Amino acid sequence: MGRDKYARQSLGSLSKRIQESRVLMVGAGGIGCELLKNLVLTGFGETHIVDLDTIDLSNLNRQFLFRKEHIKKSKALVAKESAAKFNPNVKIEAHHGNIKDPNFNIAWFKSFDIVFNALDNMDARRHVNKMCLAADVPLVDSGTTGFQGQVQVIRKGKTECYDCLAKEPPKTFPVCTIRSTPSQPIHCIVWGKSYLFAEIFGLSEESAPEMDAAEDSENADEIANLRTEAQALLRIRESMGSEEFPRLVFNKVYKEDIERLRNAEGMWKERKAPEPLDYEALSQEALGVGEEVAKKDQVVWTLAENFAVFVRSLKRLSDRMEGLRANVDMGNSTPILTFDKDDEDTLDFVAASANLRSHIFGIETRSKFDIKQMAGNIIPAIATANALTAGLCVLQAVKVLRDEISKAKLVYLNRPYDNALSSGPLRPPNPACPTCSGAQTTLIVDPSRATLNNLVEDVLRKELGYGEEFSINSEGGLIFDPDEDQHLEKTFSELNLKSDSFITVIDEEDENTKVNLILAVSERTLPKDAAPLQLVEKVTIGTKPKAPPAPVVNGHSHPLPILNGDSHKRKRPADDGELEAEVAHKRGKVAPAPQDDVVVLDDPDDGAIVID
Ligand SMILES: Nc1ncnc2c1ncn2[C@@H]1O[C@H](COP(=O)(O)OP(=O)(O)OP(=O)(O)O)[C@@H](O)[C@H]1O
Ligand SMILES: [Zn+2]
Repeated sequence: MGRDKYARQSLGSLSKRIQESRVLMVGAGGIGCELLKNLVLTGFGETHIVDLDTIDLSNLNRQFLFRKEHIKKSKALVAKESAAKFNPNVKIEAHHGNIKDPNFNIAWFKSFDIVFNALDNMDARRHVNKMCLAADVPLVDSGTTGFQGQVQVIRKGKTECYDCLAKEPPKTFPVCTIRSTPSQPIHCIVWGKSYLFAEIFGLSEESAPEMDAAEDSENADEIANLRTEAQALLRIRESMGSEEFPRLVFNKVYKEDIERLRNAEGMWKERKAPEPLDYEALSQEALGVGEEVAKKDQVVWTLAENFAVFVRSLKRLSDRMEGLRANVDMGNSTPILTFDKDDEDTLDFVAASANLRSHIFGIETRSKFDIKQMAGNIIPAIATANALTAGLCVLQAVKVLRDEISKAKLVYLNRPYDNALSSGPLRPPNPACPTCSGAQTTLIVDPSRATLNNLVEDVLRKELGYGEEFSINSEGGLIFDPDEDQHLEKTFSELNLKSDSFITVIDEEDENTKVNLILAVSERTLPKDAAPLQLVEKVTIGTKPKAPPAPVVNGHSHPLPILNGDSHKRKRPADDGELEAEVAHKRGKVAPAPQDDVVVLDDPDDGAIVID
C-alpha cells in the first residue's frame, strides 16, 4: 500500500494536481512548521521555503521541526531537513533569506501555483501581497495572535488583497499622559522605556524629527516642555561614567521634574499630586539590599529595592556605554543602546525606573516579570492555534487548486467559547485600495538611458493621457509631482529604480481621476534607436469612483485584521555569524534604532505616543 493511499482517496482527482504543484511558503516559524508538515504529507510536489531567521531556544516549544541541537541554525534549512523525512516523494527547497531580497523577483513568484504567507509582520506580508498581485499568483495569508487565527485567500481581481482593509492603528497614548498624568503601570513603563532609557542611552528626542512641527497642537506646551527637559537630561548625559551620574539623573527625573509638575497650576485638583523622591534618604534605606533582588522577578520590589536596582542597572549600562565609546571605532556617530526585553540590564533599568515613577504617582507597582511582558508587547504564541490555522491554510489551498475560488472563505479561529471556527465569504477587491484597485503593468526600462522625464512626458502624458496634476512614488517615497520636479533629468539607475521595484502613479486631477497605476520596473538594454522606456502591454486605466467606500476597520466581518502584525521581535539578518552578532547586541554594541519601539508621533492635532 502506497503511503499516500489515504491522501489520494480523500483528495480524489485533485491528488495529481497537488503532486504536480509547486508552492512557496514564506516564514518557517510557528505557523510555517505546521504548514510545511501539512504540505509535505498532503503530497505537494515541490515546496520552497523562505525564512531569514535562525532558530532560538524560545521557538522550540511549538516549532516542532526544530530541536535543541538546531539552535542558531537557519530555520529554512532545518525545516527542510526535518520535514523531508516525512515524505520521500516530495521535493523541498530552502532559501535562507529575506523575501524582500531582489532574487525573489516577480518572475520567480510567477513560477509557483500558490504562495503561503506564514509571517509575523505587516511589512513582509504587504510585500508578498504586492508580488503575488504583480505575478498573478494566488496567495493564502494566515496569522495567529494567542488563541486567535485567521486565513485569507487573495486572488488578483477577484478578492480583497491584504491592503484592501485599513489595518487597525497601533495603540496610542497621548504625550501628556506619559509625561505628566500617568494613571496606569503601562504609562510609567512606556515612560521608562521610550523616554528615560532612550534619552540616556539611545537617540535623544532632540534628533527625532517626529517631535517637531507640533507647535500648533494642544500638546505643543507639553512637547516644548519635553524638549526642555530632554535638553537638560542631555547635559546630564555628558557626565555619564562619573560617580555622581546616578544621583544627577535621579534628582532630575524623580525630584526636580516632579516638583515642577506638582507646582503646575490647576493640574492636581481632580487627582492626587505626585510626590518627589529623595536620593539621600533612599540611598540609606537601600544599603541592605543585595544584588540578588534583581533576580526575584516574580515579586513586587519595595521602593528601596527599586532604587537599588535603578542605581545598579544605570551604572552597568553606563559602563557599557563607556566601553563602547572607548573600543568601538564609531567614526562620527555616537554609540547607543536599545531596549531589549531579553537583555537583563536594560530590563532591570526599565522595570525599576517605571516602578519609581509609579510610586511617585500613587500607581500600583509591578514585578519585573510583568513589566517584561508589557514592555516587550508579548502575546504568548499558542501551538494549537498555529496548528489549526496551518490546517485551514491547506483546506483553502485545495479550493484554489480546484479553481473554486468562489468557495474559498475567510476563516477565523476564535477562543473556543461557542464556535472555535467561523467563516465569511471572500469579498471583492476594495475599489479604493491603494494596492490592488489600480491598473498594473510592467515598464521595460533601459536604466542608463531612461530618465524620469521620459516617464512623465513620453509614457504618462503622451501615451497614457495624464494631465498636469499627478504624482509619482517609488517605494522610497515621492519622486515627482508638479512642485517636486528636481529629479526629472535623472536616469532610472541614478534614482535607484531597479528591476522588480514598483512605481505608483497617482492621478490628482479633480475630474475623471484615473485609478492608481502601478508599474513594475523591468531593466533591459534596449537598442539605441528604440525608446528607452516601453510598456509591455497596452494598459487601460479606469477612473476612480466618485465617493469610494470607506475601508472597513475592524468591522464585524473582520474581527481580527491585524494578526501577527508588526511584532515586537527584532529580526536577525540572513548572513552568518548570527551568534556573534546576537551576543554583541546583548552586550549592547551599537544597535540599530529600534523599529518596533514606541514612537512619539507629531500628530498635528494631538501629539501621541504610539505603541507598536
Ligand atoms: N521578511 C521576511 N523574510 C523571510 N522570513 C521572514 C520575514 N519576516 C519574518 N519572517 C519569518 O517569519 C516567521 C514568523 O514566525 P513566528 O510568528 O512563529 O515568529 P518567530 O520569530 O518564529 O517566533 P517568536 O514569537 O519566538 O519570535 C519567522 O520565522 C520569521 O523569521
Ligand atoms: Zn487591495
